[in-house]
Amino acid sequence: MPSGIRVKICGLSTVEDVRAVADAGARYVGFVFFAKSPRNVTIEQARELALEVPLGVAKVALTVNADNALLDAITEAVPLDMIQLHGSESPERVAEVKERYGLPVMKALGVADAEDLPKIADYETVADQLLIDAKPPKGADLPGGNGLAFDWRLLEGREWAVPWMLAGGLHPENVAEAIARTGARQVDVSSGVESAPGVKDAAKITAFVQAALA
Ligand SMILES: O=C(O)c1ccccc1N[C@@H]1O[C@H](COP(=O)(O)O)[C@@H](O)[C@H]1O
Repeated sequence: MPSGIRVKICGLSTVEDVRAVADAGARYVGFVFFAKSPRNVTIEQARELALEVPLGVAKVALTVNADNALLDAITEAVPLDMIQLHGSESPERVAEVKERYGLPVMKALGVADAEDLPKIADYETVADQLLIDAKPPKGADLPGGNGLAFDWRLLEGREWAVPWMLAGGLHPENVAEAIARTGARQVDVSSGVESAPGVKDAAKITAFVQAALA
């Protein structure tokens, strides 16, 4: 019986990564456009990778407080299915990006404790999807992709008006528990399926997707 869980693997940088993700049965691939990230790809690299992604797997561009010039360049060159906004973009900026590019937008929001939950509601009416991630530690270079989990009990019994994805510190050994505790129907992972920062591991990708879908 299919579980209905949908998996996103983020931060791909090689054609082998794309094949491993598609073969494993993930439903989304993410390309990171953020210079400080070990997973950063150029627009040309992302275009080449996107052309290798099979039908049925959604291609997501992850950006952090990107301006229109960068988003114009990405969306003109890379065939995409979704834009992930992983910075401090306001609800108004989310609406503007949706309107300007005609693509679904997923807004990432960081959670460390219960005080972080009310602001999620500000995005429910403008974003097509929400990504609930661990809040980065103070002074971190990256707003995500830090391999840190948050207290999943904070999400128990929570519902939002749009589909949402759980992220932050997931890996093959904890993803089943994370799904059970939070009720997430979608999960996203980056560093938990790597052998080194920015280097994806095909065996970990397969193990992650199998554990999520079990
Ligand atoms: O992966 C990155 O390098 C990254 C950079 C900037 C913003 C977000 C990033 N990744 C996203 O962070 C979460 C959690 O990652 P992890 O599994 O804890 O490593 C995930 O949504 C990635 O899409």
